[in-house]
Amino acid sequence: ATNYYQEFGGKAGITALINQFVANVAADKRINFYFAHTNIPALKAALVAQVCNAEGGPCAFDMNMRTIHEHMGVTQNAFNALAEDMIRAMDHEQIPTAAQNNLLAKLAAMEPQIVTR
Ligand code: HEM
Repeated sequence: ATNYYQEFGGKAGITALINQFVANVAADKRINFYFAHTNIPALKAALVAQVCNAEGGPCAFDMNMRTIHEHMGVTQNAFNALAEDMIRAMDHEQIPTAAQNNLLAKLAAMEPQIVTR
């Protein structure tokens, strides 16, 4: 199977991607209010582990997306905005298209656990 973990640049590449992604979200007035009280270093560490795990890297990840997000009132529009911010981050980091599509499909599959209204 294609090793998308390597196409993301391994742990260092995923860390750079998540830094760019969180910067995009922080600058995105459509959704940044959701993160006003969030511990950003903890969020980044969790997202690096999640993407590393999802793309076949040597990282443990077992957080429950429904439990984490169920009280946030995340809308479909907010979910779509966040996905756009990830696409922009992947373009910025020049992640190959097939690898981008693989991660986007995995994020899209989580939508029913995250969008609650
Ligand atoms: C597939 C898409 C998403 C994934 C993979 C994801 C992943 C995560 C993860 C792993 C955490 C835990 C971070 C931690 O424990 O520190 C988290 C927390 C959080 N997520 Fe998401 N998330 C997604 C979509 C969204 C959306 C669309 C929003 C709102 C626009 C959102 C808002 C938040 C907030 C505010 C927190 C922080 C909770 C806190 O401060 O305790 N997430 N997310």
